[in-house]
Amino acid sequence: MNVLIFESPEEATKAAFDIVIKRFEEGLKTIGLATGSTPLKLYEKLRDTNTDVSHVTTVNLDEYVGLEPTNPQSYNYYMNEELFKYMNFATTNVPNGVAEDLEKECERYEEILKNHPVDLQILGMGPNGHIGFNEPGTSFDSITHIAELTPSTREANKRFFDKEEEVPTRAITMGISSIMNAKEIMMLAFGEGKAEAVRNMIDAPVTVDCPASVLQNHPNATIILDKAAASKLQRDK
Ligand SMILES: O=P(O)(O)OC[C@H]1O[C@](O)(CO)[C@@H](O)[C@@H]1O
Repeated sequence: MNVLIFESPEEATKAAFDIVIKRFEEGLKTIGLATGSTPLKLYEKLRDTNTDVSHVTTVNLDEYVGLEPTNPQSYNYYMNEELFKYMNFATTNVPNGVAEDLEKECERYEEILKNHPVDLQILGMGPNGHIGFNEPGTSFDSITHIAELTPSTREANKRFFDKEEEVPTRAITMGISSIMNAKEIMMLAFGEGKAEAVRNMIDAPVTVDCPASVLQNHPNATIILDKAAASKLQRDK
């Protein structure tokens, strides 16, 4: 694991941006994308570049079950508004959370991943160490599946909804094994609220209790942190 620590989320985002642009220039074919608040500034910088990505396919990590792509809280909507409508990607893929047959949708998505191996996967993490919507306890062998969201994740994500009851209870998510198939992984975590999970990801044994700790087993993972997220790491003391 390559751990990079920056003074601020802005500096950390700049470092992440530089890596993504470099990979685009090197001819990356497929990029894995995350949602949530963490990569927002990265997407803002990317969409301002006019970079030609007509050779690039995107695959997103996850989508809430039950939210139409037109629902502003859906990750389909988020991706369209934050990135896709500004950039000329060849193809964009986000799971369909309103598919009639959700199991078939998971199989369809896993097939897309098979046909488009991810060159660079951007990841964020939940305060409980989840990646995608793979909550603590999820098998490291998991592929795309329907995940039940934990009360703590629904609590953490309720800030995006009007009422807590509106936060979906399930999501379609790439599994941990699907995520680990990426040739390169870039994890971003900012703020004190992530510090505990960051410590468990980097300085503790690999365990399903902290899904992000699996990144210790990845041959090419870079963790990009601001000082606050890194504040509980051994090396920072
Ligand atoms: O960046 P945030 O808003 O803290 O979200 C954390 C993570 O949780 C998720 O929303 C769940 O998939 C991820 O997409 C995201 O990386």
